Amino acid sequence: EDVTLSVSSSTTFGRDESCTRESCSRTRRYLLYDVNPGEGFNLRRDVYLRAAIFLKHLNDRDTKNEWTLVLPPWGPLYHWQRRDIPQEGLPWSLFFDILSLNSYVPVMEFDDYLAERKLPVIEQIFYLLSFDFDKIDLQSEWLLEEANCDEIPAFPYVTNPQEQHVEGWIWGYAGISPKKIQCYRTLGSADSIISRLLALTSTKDRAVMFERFENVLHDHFSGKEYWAARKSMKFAKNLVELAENFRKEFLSQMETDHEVTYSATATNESTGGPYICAHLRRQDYLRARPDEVPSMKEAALQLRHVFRKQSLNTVFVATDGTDQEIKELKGALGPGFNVVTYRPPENLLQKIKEGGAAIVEQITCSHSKYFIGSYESTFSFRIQEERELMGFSPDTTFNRFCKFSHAKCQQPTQWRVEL
Ligand SMILES: C[C@@H]1O[C@H](OP(=O)(O)OP(=O)(O)OC[C@H]2O[C@@H](n3cnc4c(=O)[nH]c(N)nc43)[C@H](O)[C@@H]2O)[C@@H](O)[C@H](O)[C@@H]1O
Repeated sequence: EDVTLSVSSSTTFGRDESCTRESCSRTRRYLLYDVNPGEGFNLRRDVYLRAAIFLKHLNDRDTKNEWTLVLPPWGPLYHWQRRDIPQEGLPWSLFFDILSLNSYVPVMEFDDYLAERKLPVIEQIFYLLSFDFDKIDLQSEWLLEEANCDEIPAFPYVTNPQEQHVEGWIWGYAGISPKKIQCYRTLGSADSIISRLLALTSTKDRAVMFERFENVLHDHFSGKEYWAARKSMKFAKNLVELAENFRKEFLSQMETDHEVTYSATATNESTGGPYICAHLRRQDYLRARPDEVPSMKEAALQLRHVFRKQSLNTVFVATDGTDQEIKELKGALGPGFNVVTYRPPENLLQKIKEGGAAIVEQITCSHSKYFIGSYESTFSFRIQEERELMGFSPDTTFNRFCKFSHAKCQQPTQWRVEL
């Protein structure tokens, strides 16, 4: 196996074929990560940004190594409930524009990583845990403490002492044997925690994986760096096209909607298509946020108010709710209002998967004249970010549904774009 970066890989984008004198002498290393299995797609997108921003700065200052971020295959995810659609070990290219991700930081798919390494190997895994907040000084900027993996309830890895490797689920791939695993309790940003753990490795540990990366915080949340990384997280072109055709066919775009471009600066001038988008998060949210999720009747009342204010009568509903819930919403809104949902034909759904269909809904919401989302849902947050990047006025973006029985109903924080 080549230890130095003498030949650049054909599977990694954004890298010159001939390396510079400096990068030739740097060891090619790989940073892998994963997230708590129960977490949803849009929370995972946020964790990606934490890893990408960290890795970019790591490459800027690490003179010995050149790091590539290996993208964790998607699925199975708790929220993708169609068992008849293969939704395990999916590549990022199904959902995102890989070239665009690579314009910010070097990334590669896990399959490409395996092809490049030739051996199915990960030299070191760090399993990250949070601290028990009652037992620590929360004023500390960062905290790191080694933990005994054997004492972690339901720990998903087993070390096989004879074979000297670790056994566990690696995105459903067979035959991958990590060599070593260590557990750490952490509190702090990616830079303060991951840099310190990487310092414990040697350049022979070419691939270092961080399990439960959601336990480290952002180095730069909502600053210039955050938005630069966020901007590179473009959706796959075919999904953008599907959403465009859907809007043309069912939501009659206005002329001004064509001005909406992803690269626009924050001008507050985008107007969007002539419809409201409502993100109504249901299912596990009804249990997880019982004081914040409105009934369909309550949602309808709030929508009627928005219709009046915006002089509109069409709502696109993005939801993980049931057909029965949509029916209830329509009934509660009464005649005179159009309720549009995105339900792709079966053969298309098999191709783009539930994740792709949800993205088409998100894109449709980012192009609406007015958006109203669900309390603290990362699905809604990602739409709000997209609208910020597209230059919508914040009043049309940072809105949420309320539950009337709950007295306190604060509107979302306005995380404004900084470019
Ligand atoms: C209760 C918590 O909620 C957190 O979810 P939250 O931030 O809303 O958002 P996500 O992390 O994206 O997870 C919710 C998932 O539910 C589906 N989903 C939600 N809303 C819609 C929608 O409008 N249309 C479609 N097609 N699908 C939707 C979709 O698979 C999405 O990724 C989770 O990350 C946590 O794991 C936990 O479940």
